Amino acid sequence: MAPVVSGFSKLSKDEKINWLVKHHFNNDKNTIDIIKTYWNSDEKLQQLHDEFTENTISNYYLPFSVAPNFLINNKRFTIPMAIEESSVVAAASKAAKFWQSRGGFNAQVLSTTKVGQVHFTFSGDIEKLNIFFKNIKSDLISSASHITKNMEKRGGGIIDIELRDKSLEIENYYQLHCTFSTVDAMGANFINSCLEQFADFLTKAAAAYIKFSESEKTIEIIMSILSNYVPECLVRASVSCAIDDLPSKDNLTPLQYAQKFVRAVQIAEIEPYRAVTHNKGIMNGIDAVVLATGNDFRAIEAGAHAYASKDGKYTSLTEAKIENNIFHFSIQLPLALGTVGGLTTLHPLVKLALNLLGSPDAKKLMEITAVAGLAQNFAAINSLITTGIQQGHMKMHLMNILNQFQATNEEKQKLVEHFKTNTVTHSEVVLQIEKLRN
Ligand SMILES: CC(C)(COP(=O)([O-])OP(=O)([O-])OC[C@H]1O[C@@H](n2cnc3c(N)ncnc32)[C@H](O)[C@@H]1OP(=O)([O-])[O-])[C@@H](O)C(=O)NCCC(=O)NCCSC(=O)C[C@@](C)(O)CC(=O)[O-]
Ligand SMILES: NC(=O)C1=CN([C@@H]2O[C@H](COP(=O)(O)OP(=O)(O)OC[C@H]3O[C@@H](n4cnc5c(N)ncnc54)[C@H](O)[C@@H]3O)[C@@H](O)[C@H]2O)C=CC1
Repeated sequence: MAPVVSGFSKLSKDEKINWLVKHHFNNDKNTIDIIKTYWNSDEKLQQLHDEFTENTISNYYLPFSVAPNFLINNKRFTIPMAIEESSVVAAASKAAKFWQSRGGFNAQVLSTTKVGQVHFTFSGDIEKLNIFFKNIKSDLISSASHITKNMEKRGGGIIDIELRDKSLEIENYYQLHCTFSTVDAMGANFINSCLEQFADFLTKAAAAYIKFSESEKTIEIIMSILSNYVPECLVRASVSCAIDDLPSKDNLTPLQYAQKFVRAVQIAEIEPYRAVTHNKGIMNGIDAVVLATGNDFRAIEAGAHAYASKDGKYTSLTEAKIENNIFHFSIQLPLALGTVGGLTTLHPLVKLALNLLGSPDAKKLMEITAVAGLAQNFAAINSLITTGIQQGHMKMHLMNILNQFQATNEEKQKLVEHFKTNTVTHSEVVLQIEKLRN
């Protein structure tokens, strides 16, 4: 067991690596080589990456891929995707290609409101607290004017602050429920700065409010933090086409295909076990764009899954229906994305990704990202209701299995050729490698 270490954060990068290798890898030189192999030879670039987080010892690569042929609101995009899982990029590309000849994707942002809350306790007369809040509300808002000044010039800022009584759920618990527009920033730091200012103002104003008793004057701030649940920061994307323009595959007529597709989505609507996997497939596309564009995928994941359960039961983020011989497929979800702030202007590949998308504003990025999620879900369901998921997925995963067995280029070539007409399973690939080698 490694010893407790104090002051680890203060060590240099080399000292941290030496500590790690001494206490966890028995001074294995190969471990140091692996860590250093991933360093960038450009020292300035490496330093930039080192400084993104703390205790950085190396870089962790993810493939940076692109999916072409996305027609979104009549404009063509090649979408950057950073993801480790095989077949996701291929699936997105396949769906993009399919829909680009059927009118493409429509997408629109429905709302962009972000939320933050000051959680506090107050013990005393609720009516007095309400009157106090009404009296101080405009000063509370203007107390943050030094923080909001520039955001207001961009068209954003504080939208509103409400006092919410939660004392039936937790004794003496109240909130300042605050809404914001953060324009092209995800806004976490902006919102948190405003909230901490509100908390400070609230405490001081309460202490000075002459109508409060001594105990009422001591409001206790529990915490001030933005919410990643943003059901009013919504985007919708959709596709539609005549039933006859759908594939006729695996003995399915286009109508049967559409009906089976709609049924698959309905199952995800009513069955949480299926809905979670269905939405995981959607997030394959969304997370990949979120990561490539330097956004916070944890925030997006948390918000999307909370939205999927907003009516009390976890359900599908997409909907499918047939109406008047037209097949409709759509997604609606919250996406609090930024095209400024965070890593967006720091990471060279993120900058490249945003340039590739034509330097979108946050709303445009919300539309593109929602489309990637819809495309991904379309491709997955298309496979699930026809060939099954394994055929296409394992075709893409083949290279990973071959690499696990350190296949040479020649072996890879032979086996890729072999599996063009044979089903890929892990055991079958192993068998074929063994056959080649014996
Ligand atoms: C994998 C495919 C696309 C193969 O599909 P296919 O029909 O065998 O592909 P194809 O070789 O006929 O090529 C058609 C197009 O697909 C794309 N494509 C095809 N191959 C590549 C490639 N190597 N690199 C880049 N793009 C590729 C590309 O757009 C290509 O057009 P082209 O470029 O030739 O003009 C298909 O089977 C598919 O869409 N499968 C779904 C895969 C999927 O959803 N993967 C996610 C991982 S599984 C999971 O995590 C979630 C899940 C599935 O459980 C969610 C759920 O349950 O809902
Ligand atoms: N719970 C959460 O999700 C939390 C997330 N974070 C992190 O915060 C970061 C995002 O915070 P941000 O405040 O967005 O980034 P940020 O702190 O880099 O600020 C972005 C700033 O850019 C400026 N700006 C310039 N042009 C703008 C425009 N057109 N529109 C809007 N602002 C513009 C504004 O001053 C804005 O405040 C992410 O890295 C995220 O991971 C931090 C705390 C909590």
